[in-house]
Amino acid sequence: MTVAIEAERLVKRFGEQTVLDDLSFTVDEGTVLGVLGPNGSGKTTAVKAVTGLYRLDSGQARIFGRSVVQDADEVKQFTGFSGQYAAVDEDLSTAENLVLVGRLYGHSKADARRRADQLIDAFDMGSYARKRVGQHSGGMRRRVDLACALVGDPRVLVLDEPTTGLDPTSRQGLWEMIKELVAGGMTLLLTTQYLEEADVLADHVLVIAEGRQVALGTPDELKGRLGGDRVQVELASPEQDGRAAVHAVQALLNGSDADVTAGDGHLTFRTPEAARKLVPCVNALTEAGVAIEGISVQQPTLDDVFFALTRDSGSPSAAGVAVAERSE
Ligand SMILES: Nc1ncnc2c1ncn2[C@@H]1O[C@H](COP(=O)(O)OP(=O)(O)OP(=O)(O)O)[C@@H](O)[C@H]1O
Repeated sequence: MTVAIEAERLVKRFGEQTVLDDLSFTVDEGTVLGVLGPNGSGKTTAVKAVTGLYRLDSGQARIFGRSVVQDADEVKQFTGFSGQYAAVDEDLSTAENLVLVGRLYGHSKADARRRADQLIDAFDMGSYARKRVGQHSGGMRRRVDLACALVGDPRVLVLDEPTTGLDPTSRQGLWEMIKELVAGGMTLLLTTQYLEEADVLADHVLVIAEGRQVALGTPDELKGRLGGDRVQVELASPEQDGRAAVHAVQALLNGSDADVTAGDGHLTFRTPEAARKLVPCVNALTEAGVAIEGISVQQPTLDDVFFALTRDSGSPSAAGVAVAERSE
């Protein structure tokens, strides 16, 4: 498989602060890498460095084998970038913004107009084509911004928090557009605060903290490392039964190291193949004289993974999850 984006040992400092600390990753052509991390962990800096928008202190980034610094002009021809804040001109209409970007790419007026019309159609923005972007909603502005990033018909798209601030419907709409682009062969690197977004869109997820890699894997691989599904038992009399319930479940799970906790009227624990253990669990609790109100099983989410990995950000090993090597 062809490597589309290659970030090799990126180091970026702002003054005394090291924001990217030997960060490396690759994105294969036609795949999606989602970058997750707490606020200030270096996500935006990483994607800007990879598109050549920031000069690095050391390390290098290449897109389709071309250096984003030495071959910047060439790289711009096949890379689209959409930043966190919609970079469209509010005083221009949707169509005018798109034509302007086309002209910046060196397209003739006629070609720029043709491309603008294509994108307006593809993004279903016909009724907004002649309206000033300043009058658009946040969601529509994001669409225009994404369309602007596609004017040059890029093979690689880099999106920094593409749906931040959008309502769930607009977010879904944008996800559908992004999925279509990826289905068409686009390579995508995106940062996001929404873990569901990474789950829906990304083939691989890179979790960073303090500019360093904490984990890398498919969403399922990362979830799989949490140690199974989360079982929550609602206790009928929590004050009375909490301790007995914890002991009963620990005995059932065959080990005092099982992370069984009781509180707020609930008993929770994580275990592989949880569904199979529900009946034995109810029996063990009943035998221990613990009355229960209900029981539920939740599969791990990327949110769970994120909290586990970044609980002690900057000290990945303390999070108890090994750094994954991506399997090709
Ligand atoms: N131009 C700059 N000058 C100085 N410091 C900067 C600059 N840009 C970013 N930083 C600092 O670098 C760190 C990482 O910032 P960055 O925007 O990359 O993080 P992020 O993970 O994208 O955060 P968020 O999730 O809040 O968008 C932060 O501490 C930030 O203050």
